[in-house]
Amino acid sequence: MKKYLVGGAVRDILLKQPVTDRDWVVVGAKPHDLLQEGYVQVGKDFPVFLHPKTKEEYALARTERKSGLGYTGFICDFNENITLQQDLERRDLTINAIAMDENQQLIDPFHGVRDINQRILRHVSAAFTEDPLRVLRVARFAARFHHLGFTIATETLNLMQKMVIDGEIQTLTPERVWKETEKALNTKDPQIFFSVLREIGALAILYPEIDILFSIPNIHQQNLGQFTLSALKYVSEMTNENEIRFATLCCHVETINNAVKSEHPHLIQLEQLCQRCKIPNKYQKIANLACRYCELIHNIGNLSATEIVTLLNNIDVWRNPHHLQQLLIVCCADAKVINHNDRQLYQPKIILEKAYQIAKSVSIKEIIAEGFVGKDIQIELNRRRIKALSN
Ligand SMILES: Nc1ccn([C@@H]2O[C@H](COP(=O)(O)OP(=O)(O)OP(=O)(O)O)[C@@H](O)[C@H]2O)c(=O)n1
Repeated sequence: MKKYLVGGAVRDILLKQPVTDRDWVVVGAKPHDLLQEGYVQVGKDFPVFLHPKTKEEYALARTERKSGLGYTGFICDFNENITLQQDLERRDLTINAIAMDENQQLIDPFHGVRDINQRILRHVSAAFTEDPLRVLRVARFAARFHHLGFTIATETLNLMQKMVIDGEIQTLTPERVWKETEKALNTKDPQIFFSVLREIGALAILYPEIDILFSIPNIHQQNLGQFTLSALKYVSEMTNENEIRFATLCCHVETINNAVKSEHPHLIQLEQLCQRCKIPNKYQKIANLACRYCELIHNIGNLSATEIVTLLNNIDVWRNPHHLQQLLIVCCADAKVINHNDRQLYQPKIILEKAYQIAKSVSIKEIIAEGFVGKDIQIELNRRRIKALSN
């Protein structure tokens, strides 16, 4: 039996990036051999074992063959004659298909080291198409390693495009799509993930509400889609919080409904996107606020004291002060695109933060002490906040 370090760990060592988890492949062994060494079996579809001490994952070398459309139908073979090369061949990208033995020697039959040096994301073999999730994985790696200079090989991009045309992408569950999206949002350049998806036609299928933005003209950039991706780039330089990044991505999805917008627009596009993709609530909250109030905040200078208090109430800043900060980061990123990233301060942030402090200083205790009860407390609180802001 031989054990090799494989996948992301080897890639990240070669890229001098932090290694998060270490996956191992075991060649020339049966499940029984690992159980005897004290490993604990965890995999259901194929045998994966946890090391008794490190708890790192050890998988028997295997081949996979697809047996139907989509991700589900896979036939795995993990008999002890499967070679390391066969195991590496079933993997997605050459940079993820390098193995390292116990003497730190690299086994690299698909030239992953060359592709690491040339900064290329290239698929290993035609078997790439057997797993549609790989389309999203490659887009995510393009985002994650963009700052290192990585691009996707033309032949891989063509294959990804073909998988989209063949309808493979529709077979992915919303949960898997969102998991990859969430990871992509967390990279240094999440805008690259979405621009790759757009380039291969996958954005129109997975996130049509975002895709349509590319056909809406915009005065600040050629279209609203490009505007949104620029804002996403800026916001990622400003915060690591995924919720804020997602809100920036969604900030303009309601633009198409602008004509019918009232003070409380029904966020049709956003709701549709969030429901279909099963987006967690914590993401929806700030995205909702961004869709509703970003434009209003840009124009805060023209609002009356009453309108500002209503805005603060609608943001629910009294119970969730961090919502205001999160929303202001989205607005700042948006304004950066409008101002072509020049370094001027975003005035609405200063105005709104000051207004919040003034309104907050109105004492609710005093109102209660003066005998106001029930609904009248809120009415009086609003009146005093408006008065304080009018001064
Ligand atoms: N759809 C997939 C998922 C995984 N892999 C292979 O399994 C390895 C481990 O997968 P995973 O842990 O999901 O990703 P990593 O490449 O380790 O990257 P990360 O740092 O994001 O965990 C990958 O390197 C790749 O060789 C694959 O070929 N196809």
